[in-house]
Amino acid sequence: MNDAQREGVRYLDGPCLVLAGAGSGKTRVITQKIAYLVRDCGYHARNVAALTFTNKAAREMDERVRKIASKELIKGLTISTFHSLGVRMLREEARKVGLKPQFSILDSSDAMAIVQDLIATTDKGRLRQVQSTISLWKNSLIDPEEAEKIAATAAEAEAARAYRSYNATLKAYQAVDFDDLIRMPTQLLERDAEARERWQSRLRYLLVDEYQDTNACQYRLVQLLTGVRAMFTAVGDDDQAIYAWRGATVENLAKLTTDYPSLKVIKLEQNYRSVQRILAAANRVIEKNPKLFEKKLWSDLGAGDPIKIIPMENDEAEAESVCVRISAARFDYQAQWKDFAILYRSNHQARVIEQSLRNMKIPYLLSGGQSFFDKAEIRDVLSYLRLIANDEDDPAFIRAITTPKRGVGQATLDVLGTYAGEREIPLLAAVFEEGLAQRLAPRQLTPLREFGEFMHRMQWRAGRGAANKEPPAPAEPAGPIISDLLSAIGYERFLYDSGEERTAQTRWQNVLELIGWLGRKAEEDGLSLVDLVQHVALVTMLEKNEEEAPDAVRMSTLHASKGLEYPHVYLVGCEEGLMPHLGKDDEDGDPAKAAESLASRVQEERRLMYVGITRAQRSLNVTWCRKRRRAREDVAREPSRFIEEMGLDTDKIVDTEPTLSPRERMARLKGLLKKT
Ligand SMILES: Nc1ncnc2c1ncn2[C@@H]1O[C@H](COP(=O)(O)OP(=O)(O)OP(=O)(O)O)[C@@H](O)[C@H]1O
Ligand SMILES: [Mg+2]
Repeated sequence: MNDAQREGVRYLDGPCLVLAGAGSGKTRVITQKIAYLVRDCGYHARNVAALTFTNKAAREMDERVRKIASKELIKGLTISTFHSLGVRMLREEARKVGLKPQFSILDSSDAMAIVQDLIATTDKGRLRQVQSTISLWKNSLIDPEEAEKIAATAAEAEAARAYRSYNATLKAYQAVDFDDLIRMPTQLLERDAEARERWQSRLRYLLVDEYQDTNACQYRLVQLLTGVRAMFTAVGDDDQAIYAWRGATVENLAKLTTDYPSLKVIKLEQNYRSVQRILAAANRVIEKNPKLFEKKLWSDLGAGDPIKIIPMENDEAEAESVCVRISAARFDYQAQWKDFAILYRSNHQARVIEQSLRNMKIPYLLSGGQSFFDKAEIRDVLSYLRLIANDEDDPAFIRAITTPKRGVGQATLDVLGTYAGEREIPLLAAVFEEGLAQRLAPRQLTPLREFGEFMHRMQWRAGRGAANKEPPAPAEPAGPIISDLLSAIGYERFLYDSGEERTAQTRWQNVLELIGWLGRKAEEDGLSLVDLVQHVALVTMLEKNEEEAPDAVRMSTLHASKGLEYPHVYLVGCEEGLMPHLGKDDEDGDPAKAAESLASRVQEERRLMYVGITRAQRSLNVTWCRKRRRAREDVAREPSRFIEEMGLDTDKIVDTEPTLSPRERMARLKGLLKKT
């Protein structure tokens, strides 16, 4: 460690902020400081917590700490995301915030389904808008009453009304959404001195990575957790703030200096990650943004290879070219697959690249994208299976009973949710209660009961007995139950009714793939449907954890790559409209406001570009396409303004190599395969 880093690690006289550019060893200060606290300063690991933003970053930090501190020393240490700390706090404090300890957590698509029922529209864009407005309010600790007061436009007024019912609905379902995981503990600590003191004495030292991306709520939570003692270290880089769209605010860095007059600010200037050419390009790009804090960065890792700027004909050529180049570079640099990363702005860019990687049999690992188990159709089908296995899975009940629609409206679900909440029973059980029947009209009750009976029949076939029925017969094999279930609910027809034919086809294929996989699994391992569901939950979890680190090319969105580093980086799709991706202009008509919002969006995209460039250690390749397919048309594209901003006068290599013909490509590939 250099002197500045050491100072950051050793400083314990009060709050400390390490403010420095990419790759300067900020995260390293955190991991070293954890070791220092538990090894040299007598802190109990259970009194120390380090917070980051993604599971991946948390895991990475955990690995780094394990390398420098012994197992016994770090027993009980908390290294987690803000969200998982929130879950832990809520589980322990559930009763104080009016929840059962086994409350469920809705992910954003479950939450979207609720919003959809509250707002009478099929306009997906509008629904997303409402959902994100509610989310921004939650993250700024604005409650529905206040939101109604401050709503300035008709759209915001609509969102504010939806916000109130949305919260009521969640409460009725004994469920929370992602934002609640941080908002509710924060509000609890705010009003409950006993809980506040308990948590403060439990977490005696707090470390926060990527501080520039905290939102108002997270800022407040850290403040409440650390109290007047203010024993914390935050590290961050205002130039890497890329979550403004989710309510994060860089001002939190400046706010720290005013909220804590005794704040110790430490700056780091040496970059240990990237060769000079890469660092210089990154610095030149970020210079174009207004500065919040003065920062310098230098590297003594040598000039390194020239950065390559590679124009391509279209996105397919781009994908192929990147794959061919990676194969060649793997040989040239004597590198492994896992030393390469392909980074892109939007998830939809991944598909073509995945196709090429598969064609060329290059192993790859996709992160930050939508996994198979997150696809809507898979989640639909799994919601039925989850409910077969577990009566109490209320979010699964809600998803299943509303997909496909079977004439159960929001009003009915509200009554059901409230009734089940009062009686403290699961929704599925509530359906059959006389007390519920008295609150509903027969036309509301009938579809509920039909659904309940249908689910009970399925449970019965799966070997589960219902309370009021005879003991279950032996379980039928899972395969036929699932097929019968899908035809009974008309799921294939539902897919074709709700989307265009091609998408429906792909989605139905995905469902068939799932059934096939489940069927094989059931047969091979002799699993019942109930076992299977648990198995799937485990697989889903494992997939989300990506525990193993196989030798494979990394594919990631720029956002998900934050904090990570790779020897060789391919930054693809660097075109105007994609990178920067500027979205639609504001529609409120005020030109001055529109210009201001455009400027701030460009700045946020520039920071994202800076994040992308600074992931690279040894080599950087930037590609853009002259044409890109959108919907069914080829659209002409211009190179990203950021390419010019990188200012690559001397090392600018405009690669003129034409797209290879298939025959040339095969010849070249064969040559490469021979070499490796
Ligand atoms: N003093 C040091 N000596 C040698 N290597 C170092 C030193 N400090 C950090 N490094 C290495 O430099 C790289 C970047 O460090 P780190 O990830 O901590 O930077 P960071 O400031 O957190 O970057 P980012 O802003 O991208 O999150 C890592 O590989 C780390 O191991
Ligand atoms: Mg870091």
